[in-house]
Amino acid sequence: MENIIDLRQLYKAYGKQVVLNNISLTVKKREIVGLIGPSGAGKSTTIKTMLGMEKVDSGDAVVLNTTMPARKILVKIGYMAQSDALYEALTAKENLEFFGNMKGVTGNKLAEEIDYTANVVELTNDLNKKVSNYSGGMKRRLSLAIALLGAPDLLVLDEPTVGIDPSLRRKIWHELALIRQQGRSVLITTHVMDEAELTDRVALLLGGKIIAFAEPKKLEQQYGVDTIEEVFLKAESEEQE
Ligand SMILES: Nc1ncnc2c1ncn2[C@@H]1O[C@H](COP(=O)(O)OP(=O)(O)OP(=O)(O)O)[C@@H](O)[C@H]1O
Repeated sequence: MENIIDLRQLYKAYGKQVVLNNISLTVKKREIVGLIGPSGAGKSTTIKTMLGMEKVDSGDAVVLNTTMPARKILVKIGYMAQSDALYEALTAKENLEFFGNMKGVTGNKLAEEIDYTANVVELTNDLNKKVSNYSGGMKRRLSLAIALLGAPDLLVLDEPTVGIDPSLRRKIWHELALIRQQGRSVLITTHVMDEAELTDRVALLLGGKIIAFAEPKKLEQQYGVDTIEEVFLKAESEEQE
């Protein structure tokens, strides 16, 4: 099957600290891949390298058949960063219009998409508020709505569900499943281990290394446990032996 993301042996160090230790990872068409690991494991750095925002010392990141960095590919990716890049002085709706236009979505199509994505993240009734009056969680939700605009073939979401209530988190995962059904792909990072169970394949990242990468159920079988959290703990202790 076609690789939408193909990371090959990414290696990066800051001084003596190796942050990416030969990371290889693929995301195929119609697939949700999770990247999980503790704080500082290298999740954001992997994503930023993949998007051409950070340089690696060696290795290649190929996204949508193009070696990164490549600016022209970025418009085809729905990226949600860990920190929100929003215009605080504008309303949520104005933010959505601005970023929608940047992705080439205009007119009625844009209005429709704003309705749809605002509904997914439950911001329909707050669209006309200024972002400076939004809570942290609302900003996360708005950032996610922006990433969804333009129905990109690839979504790259860095901790999209932080600060989001369980019921809305479910709704968001439901939306991701729909996106997969449409033949699109998602790479998502999370701290939340039970979200990992909802992915097609999950990569466990520890200290800049992928210590396991497979279907969640397969990993659980392989390690003889019932949850990804337990897989992680076992893989982590094996790694330290
Ligand atoms: N510009 C930088 N200079 C030096 N070290 C850095 C820099 N950026 C990241 N690091 C280090 O690289 C490591 C990986 O960071 P990264 O942000 O990728 O982790 P993460 O898995 O995304 O963590 P979190 O879940 O907390 O966001 C950390 O130890 C961090 O301190």
